[in-house]
Amino acid sequence: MSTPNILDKIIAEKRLEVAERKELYPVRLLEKSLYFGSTPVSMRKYIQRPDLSGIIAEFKRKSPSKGVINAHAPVERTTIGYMQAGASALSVLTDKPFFGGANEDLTLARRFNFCPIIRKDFTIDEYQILEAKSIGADAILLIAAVLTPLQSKAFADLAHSLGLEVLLEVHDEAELQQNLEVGADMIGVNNRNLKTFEVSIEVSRRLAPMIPSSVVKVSESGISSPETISILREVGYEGFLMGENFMKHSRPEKAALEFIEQLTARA
Ligand SMILES: O=C(O)c1ccccc1NCC(=O)[C@H](O)[C@H](O)COP(=O)(O)O
Repeated sequence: MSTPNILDKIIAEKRLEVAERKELYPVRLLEKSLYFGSTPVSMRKYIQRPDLSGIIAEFKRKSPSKGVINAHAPVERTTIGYMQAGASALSVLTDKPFFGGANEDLTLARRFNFCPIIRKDFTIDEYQILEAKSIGADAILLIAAVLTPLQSKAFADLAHSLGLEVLLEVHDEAELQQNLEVGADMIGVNNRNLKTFEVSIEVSRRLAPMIPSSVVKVSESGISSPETISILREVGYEGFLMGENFMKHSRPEKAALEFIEQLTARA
């Protein structure tokens, strides 16, 4: 038997968490949430807006690869600052054990921001999609490495029926090819190898030509310079998911502003 990798560990924990949450907050309660009936904002459209940067700025306190990144940045100031800096969308980690997040972080971000927000979590159950809607998300993440293509398709259909968009994350050619029929609004290529935590932008470059032009391309993880974004744009990426590069600063929103100003100056 092979040693469990970090995704196996996260998913094992997630199964317990989802079972617990279903007991605590059954679907009939989720459906009563203020946000359940609201119309989501299209992340896909915001990423393509020419007046914005394409950056999906992430709020994450810690991660399996880096440990604690920023335990003190407040959600409100950080996310408002990200949006004011010109981020196209926000990504909020809601997983607690591995990323230090919470559903309440997303709801707080929702209260103060009108731009699209993706709920960054490990979706393994339809319940979590209803939950994402109930906490104010506009989009969800589906990770090809932890779902079968059939599951991804069923989850994407459910998300769409609620008006949510789907970012489907892949790590290699096989995951991409197997999931082309899922109907994702955006495909995210994760530059981080989740077994070794090594990050290489080459993964995004390699997979770019295989992503259909009808799908918005997003490059995820390990992006830390405007030069890298220029390289990724040349091969067709429009969205750039960035977390640690901002969150490692005591004022992540200031780091985002500086970064986006440099990026704009290059264009
Ligand atoms: O970030 C990790 O260590 C990690 C480990 C295992 C599963 C997922 C992980 N990260 C989630 C993400 O997708 C990143 O937070 C996101 O792409 C931003 O990456 P970065 O800019 O490198 O913080």
